[in-house]
Amino acid sequence: MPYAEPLTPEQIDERLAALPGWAVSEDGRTLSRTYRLPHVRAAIFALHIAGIQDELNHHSDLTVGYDTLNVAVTTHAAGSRLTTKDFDLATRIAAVAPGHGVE
Ligand SMILES: C[C@H](O)[C@H](O)[C@H]1CNC2=NC(N)=NC(=O)C2=N1
Repeated sequence: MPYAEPLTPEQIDERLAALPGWAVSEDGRTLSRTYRLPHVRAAIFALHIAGIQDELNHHSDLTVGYDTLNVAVTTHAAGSRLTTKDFDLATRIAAVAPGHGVE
């Protein structure tokens, strides 16, 4: 069983529709979202996400800005394509975002 199979464009569209605010890059390889929140809250949110990522063993690039947190994820083991693991991680992040005061 491979780590995860790349999703088709139709599958990507279907999963993205369930993730308001998230976007897929032009090349179809990266799923991302930028949250706007005060600096320290952004860093706290990043720490929470890091724990989820270790639990799922699937890791995004987290960028803490002055008043933003950017989450960008792809599945490296699938040739940096999008797989269900990317969308499963985004779904978990979206579920805990309200607790950090962001949608
Ligand atoms: C060995 C370990 O399971 C792999 O390196 C995991 C870790 N986290 C990962 N994260 C992401 N985004 N893609 C991967 O292919 C991946 N692989």
